[in-house]
Amino acid sequence: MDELKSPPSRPPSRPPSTVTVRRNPPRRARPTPSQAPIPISLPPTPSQTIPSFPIDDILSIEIPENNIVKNIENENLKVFLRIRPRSISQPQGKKEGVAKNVWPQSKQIAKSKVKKVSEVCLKENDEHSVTLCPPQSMQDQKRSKTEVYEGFSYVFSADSSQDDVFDKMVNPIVEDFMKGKSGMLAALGPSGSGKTHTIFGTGRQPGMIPLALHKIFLGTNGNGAQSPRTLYLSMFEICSERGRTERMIDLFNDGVDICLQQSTIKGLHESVVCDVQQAEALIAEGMLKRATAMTNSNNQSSRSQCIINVRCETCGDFDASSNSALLTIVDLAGAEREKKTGNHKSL
Ligand SMILES: Nc1ncnc2c1ncn2[C@@H]1O[C@H](COP(=O)(O)OP(=O)(O)OP(=O)(O)O)[C@@H](O)[C@H]1O
Repeated sequence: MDELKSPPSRPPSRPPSTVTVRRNPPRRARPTPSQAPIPISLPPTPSQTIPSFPIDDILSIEIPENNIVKNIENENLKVFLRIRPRSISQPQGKKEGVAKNVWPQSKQIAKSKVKKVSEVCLKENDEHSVTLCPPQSMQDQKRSKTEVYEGFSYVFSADSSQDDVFDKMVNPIVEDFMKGKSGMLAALGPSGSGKTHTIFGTGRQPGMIPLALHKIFLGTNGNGAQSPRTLYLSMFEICSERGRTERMIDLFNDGVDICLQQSTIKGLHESVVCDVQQAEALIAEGMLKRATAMTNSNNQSSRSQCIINVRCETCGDFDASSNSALLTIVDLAGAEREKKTGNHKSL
């Protein structure tokens, strides 16, 4: 350490022997990229030129794009964005579904509702970022500004199919689950943004749950080399109603109340499932109980999270730490849950 101490006679303008590039995080010192050795021992005489700070060298360091992509692949928590199509084709005889507006409404905006303009406000920049532009009617308002959101693990465009979303987002989780690694998928977003559509889907466009179940059962039965596995299914709902305490309801056990004790759900019923059809039938039944629970609560200002767990138990080929893995899928739905029962035609 003594060697690094500056002698008292050293002029204050002397360049440092290392350059610290501050990033947040990580923070670490990098050696200066300059090839020319920086004199350390001799103080500069008036005839010597003091080497300039190598700011251009530092700024010209290119971080290979592969590194960025690699980091995204290795992230434990991934955030995907799916853009909902603007116009949604409905079965014959039905009007196009109008999603509830979640933005705060001033009188001026409310007026603009009279003349409906179909405008795209969310634009995809690339696979990892989007630009959100305020609609024209809001553009002269002070607080409206165009913003870029970046850093998504992947952005699914409005024309992406359920299969595209499954392949990129859910398939890796299911594959890990089949190897014994637990995983979770949670759908978040404003009301009407397509969470339930993505998670459950329709008869023609099955969602992440039916697609995951197919993959899991194909993996379980299709490969004779695997050791025997038992799959368990459970399903519950967390209801939050304004002015009331949160309730947890077991959707496989006649909607009885369950509770959380030290991060374990007490009393949750698990059913052994042997094939996709059985699993889908159980979930469809659970969805009906969810709808009934909602109607009984008779409170339109409530929210509900539906949680589906698939647990896989094996006799040996998972890693040594555990012989059980859990796949959790969460759909955080809005108030009008009873209207949703028609959505789950695939189940
Ligand atoms: N990618 C999509 N392709 C086709 N239809 C879609 C898509 N996303 C959403 N929809 C349709 O948009 C409507 C609203 O979607 P959905 O019910 O899934 O929203 P949500 O986010 O679950 O809403 P809430 O929070 O109120 O439960 C539905 O009619 C659904 O079928």
